[in-house]
Amino acid sequence: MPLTKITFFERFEPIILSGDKTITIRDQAESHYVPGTRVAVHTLETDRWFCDIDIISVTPVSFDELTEEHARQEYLTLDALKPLIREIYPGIDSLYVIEYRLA
Ligand SMILES: CC(=O)Nc1ccn([C@@H]2O[C@H](CO)[C@@H](O)[C@H]2O)c(=O)n1
Repeated sequence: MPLTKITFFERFEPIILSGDKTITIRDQAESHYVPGTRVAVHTLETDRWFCDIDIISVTPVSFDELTEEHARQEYLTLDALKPLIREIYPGIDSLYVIEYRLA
């Protein structure tokens, strides 16, 4: 069976491959990833595969509940993470923390 796929902005490839970025925060449309399964990671821009990840957990979080701990796991500061989420998901409060490890 082919692997499920997830895409990331290409600029995050180095910190995903180094293991520094261990979560991604997505909206409901991308909350379907299943803990314990393997997912192929591609760039959003060119759909280039660059690694596989194993999904650890998928946890609902509201925008207002985002903490420095989430930011640390994103390898960002909270002051950088919040505007980034607002830019990617304008007006969306209902989010999901997808925790993963490199396969
Ligand atoms: C379709 C698609 O690829 N979308 C996204 C969505 C999010 N992200 C990253 O997840 C974290 C929280 O949102 C931040 O690090 C984002 O930059 C990403 O890389 N790509």
